[in-house]
Amino acid sequence: MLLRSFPMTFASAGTGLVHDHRCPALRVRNLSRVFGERSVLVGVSFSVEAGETLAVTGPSGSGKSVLLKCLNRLIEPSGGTIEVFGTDSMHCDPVEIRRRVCLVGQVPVLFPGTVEENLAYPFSFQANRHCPRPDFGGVLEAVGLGRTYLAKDAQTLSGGEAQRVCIARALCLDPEVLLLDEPTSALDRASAGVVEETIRRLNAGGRTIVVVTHDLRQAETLGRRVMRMRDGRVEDIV
Ligand SMILES: Nc1ncnc2c1ncn2[C@@H]1O[C@H](COP(=O)(O)OP(=O)(O)OP(=O)(O)O)[C@@H](O)[C@H]1O
Repeated sequence: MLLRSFPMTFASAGTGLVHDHRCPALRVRNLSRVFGERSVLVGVSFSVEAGETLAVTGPSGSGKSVLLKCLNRLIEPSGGTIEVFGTDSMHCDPVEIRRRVCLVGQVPVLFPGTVEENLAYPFSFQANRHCPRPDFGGVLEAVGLGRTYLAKDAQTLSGGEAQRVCIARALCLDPEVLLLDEPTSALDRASAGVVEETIRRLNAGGRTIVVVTHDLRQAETLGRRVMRMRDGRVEDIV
């Protein structure tokens, strides 16, 4: 199983991102995002401890996906701060933040080719060329798929298998935080159960996870804490 390691501190060469294990994995303070006249996130504050799974739930349009995208800077916040293991993410290269805080979307997107080629894809980017390539078979095992999947045609996988390969592809960059946006919403019940089990395994292995879900049962079973959002604000965290 792929385990996260927690060194005291390390700095990624030239990126400004320092990892201080004494700090929460994520510390979000007073985050806001405005689109035009519309405030979509308002004063959002919360922390996620290293190794924790935080589930985020709330009605459609309450800002869950925008929040995840702000966390890895696919969307730039309008205000507030986001710290990743003690470093202000605004002071870092967004590309590096996206590698450290990796987002997996709700619809599995795999490219034509084998599973192994899909896992290798992130390393084709200039920004990731310096990153060590993991044992891809080992990463597949971490998401409950065997090494035999490496040679499979990615287009022939079931929805649940495809979503687990997408999670594996994110894990290949060994992110400090894994963001999952409704990872089972496009899946049938059986496949959803397998993906849920994968998320539990990753969390048991020490991975820090933020998972957005509409499903309150799923939120309560996956998250040590559940954060409920409404109208762009944090309603409560229990
Ligand atoms: N790029 C954008 N430009 C303008 N408005 C946006 C943009 N992205 C999201 N929004 C708006 O922000 C609000 C929150 O969207 P978001 O996708 O975060 O909701 P959500 O809680 O994830 O909803 P759902 O559960 O339906 O996925 C919505 O009203 C949406 O229309």
